[in-house]
Amino acid sequence: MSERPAVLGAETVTLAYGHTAVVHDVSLSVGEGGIGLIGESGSGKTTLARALLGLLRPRSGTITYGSRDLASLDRKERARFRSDVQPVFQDGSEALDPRMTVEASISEALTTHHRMAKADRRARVAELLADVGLDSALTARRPHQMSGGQRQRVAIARALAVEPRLLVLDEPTSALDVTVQARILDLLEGLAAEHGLGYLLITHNLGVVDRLCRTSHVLFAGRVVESGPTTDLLTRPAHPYTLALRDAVPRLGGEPPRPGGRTEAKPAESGCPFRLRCPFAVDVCGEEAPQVRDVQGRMVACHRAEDVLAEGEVPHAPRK
Ligand SMILES: Nc1ncnc2c1ncn2[C@@H]1O[C@H](COP(=O)(O)OP(=O)(O)OP(=O)(O)O)[C@@H](O)[C@H]1O
Repeated sequence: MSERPAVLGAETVTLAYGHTAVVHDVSLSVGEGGIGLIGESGSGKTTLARALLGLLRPRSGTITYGSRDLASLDRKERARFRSDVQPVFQDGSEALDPRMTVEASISEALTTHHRMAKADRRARVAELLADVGLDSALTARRPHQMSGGQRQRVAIARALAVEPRLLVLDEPTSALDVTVQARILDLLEGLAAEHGLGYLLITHNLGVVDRLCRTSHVLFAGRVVESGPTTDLLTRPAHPYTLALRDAVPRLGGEPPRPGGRTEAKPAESGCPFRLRCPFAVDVCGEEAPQVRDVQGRMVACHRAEDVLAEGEVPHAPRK
């Protein structure tokens, strides 16, 4: 496996549970800095994250790490991949064994990946806790004896213990209250810069990626409908779903939005999947699935991308 750059990629990946495909033909790559993946609940974000972590095999397409297909790594390379690419999930408790103290939990990561001597481990645990802004007095606590924010900090310290190169952050703050969310995001931003980490930040909140990711992908019903510089997606969306997401940006801590017209409507099975919720939908949207194309610096799958761009701040009530 090559040393640099550490690039994790999905190439035209389709993912399924049984016979049901839930992610379709997705391509993206995560290297230096932050990449955002945005979409509402059920759009396939976690499924894609699991595939990128090597926990779910694509039905078709390839997950790559460096120049290698993840599926072709031998045992040693796989072990290396597992320490290079670390997940941080929504609720820190998922990463932490409820029976283990903070010290034991972080030490375990250190032993598994670095075979560190006991005395060195103690010192390293204290360093890692300081890195994530936690007092070393917490080392004897178990997960249920801490707040959600503290648990998430411990989970981040545990992920950092193995000196990863990339993080997959799946809604890392959505289980936390507002002020704690902001602090954890600041922490992640600082740590990523300090350690030169690349990361994929998965969220339903466009406001969150705006702070941490230069480039973002918008997922709807398992398909990337728009990709480009995050600032462009926010200031001039080219897909009606991005526009609706932008206008529904929840405050930190808010409920995940289901923006875009009749939000109860399921993705359409023919033509454009978003058309039943789309205020821009016209006949062609029911007849042909839009292909991804380059429109003014972003990739977008919408027959009416130029109109969406031109109209800018269009209200998203259906026009018909
Ligand atoms: N283990 C599973 N077996 C079958 N279907 C699943 C499984 N996990 C998820 N799904 C389905 O796959 C689709 C995508 O789910 P996924 O959890 O990836 O979405 P998500 O965007 O991460 O949503 P959320 O933000 O609510 O976590 C959903 O329709 C979901 O019901």
